[in-house]
Amino acid sequence: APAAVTCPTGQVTGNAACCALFPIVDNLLQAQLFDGGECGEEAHSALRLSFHDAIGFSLQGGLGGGADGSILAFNQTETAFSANAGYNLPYLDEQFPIFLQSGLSAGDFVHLAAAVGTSNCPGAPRLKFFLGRPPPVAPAPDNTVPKPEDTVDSILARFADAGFSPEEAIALLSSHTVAAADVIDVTIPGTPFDTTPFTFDTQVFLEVLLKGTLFPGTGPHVGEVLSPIFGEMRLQSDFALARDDRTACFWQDMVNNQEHMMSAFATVMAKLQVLGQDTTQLIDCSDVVPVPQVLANPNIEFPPTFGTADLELNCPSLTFPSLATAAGPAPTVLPVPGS
Ligand code: HEM
Ligand SMILES: [Ca+2]
Repeated sequence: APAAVTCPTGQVTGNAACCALFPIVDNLLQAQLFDGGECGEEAHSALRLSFHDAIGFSLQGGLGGGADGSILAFNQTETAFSANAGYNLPYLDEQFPIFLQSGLSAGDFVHLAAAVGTSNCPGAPRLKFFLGRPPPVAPAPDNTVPKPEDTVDSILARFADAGFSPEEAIALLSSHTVAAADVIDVTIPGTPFDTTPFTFDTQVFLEVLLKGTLFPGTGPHVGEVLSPIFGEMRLQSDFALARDDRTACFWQDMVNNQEHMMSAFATVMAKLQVLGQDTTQLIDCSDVVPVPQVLANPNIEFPPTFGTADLELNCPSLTFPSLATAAGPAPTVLPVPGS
């Protein structure tokens, strides 16, 4: 490995080629795009965008270039796809001028922004970043991104076609711990998927296993199923994957297992973020990614009023962890403020 170098900005990195990234991380991403380093709407969107960009790839060929930034460079085309609803306007409009200022290729920008945005969420693993993706050649075709109304068969088939096992698909869905929906029910934008949308904890894996009883807005809408908690959105896809014979144990194994979730998510994101790229041509600049805050207490609890009786489990081979119930009245989750 090359010796560590001290950059003109004072930061230390393993490769001088990475020095140019520190001002981009500090001044463009953290200060501007992420409002001073928040795990807010823009950080969530940056993470989601890395998925929608990379998944436009097939092991069989014939689809897009994977983690190449095509979703940003050709945003007029790709954001017209229905699965990409929810960012076309606010987030890409915000990211695009910052991307142009950065001087990075679209792929490097999308995947650096995802790694840095995720680092703002306490409890997240520190994601890797590799520099040097060439500019994208063409937009990805439509229908590469799974939709919440898709069947488990179709979702797992799409992940497999892109090179991901069912276990890796569930690891990727850890991302829904820092997530909210704007377009599933447009009457309630920013409706989170768990009670802690600013914390990268395992709460989402627990809450999706609770019996659903209500719709947070005017539901049911396409891709939406009953939620257990006021102000919380449940995707049909998360619901089904948490209960399907092929994935229920991978899902349940994440509950109250912060270390396992962090390492599984970091590993699968490292794969996702270079999908379709020639990694021999990329430089490891992971040391430019900020170190996320560690959770002081990674143990989760049932939300107030919930307990074991509310669980819908389908993994007989795993013992469900023993969890306390948080004190207080039945919760209402507040929306994530928009950009
Ligand atoms: C089965 C696969 C998946 C489906 C069906 C799915 C579906 C969705 C939907 C419908 C939304 C809300 C959109 C809206 O109404 O605004 C969403 C949000 C989100 N998704 Fe996924 N998703 C999947 C996998 C992933 C993966 C693999 C990642 C990242 C690794 C990811 C990251 C996110 C994030 C961070 C958000 C929140 C965005 C925000 O709050 O602005 N998702 N997802
Ligand atoms: Ca959370």
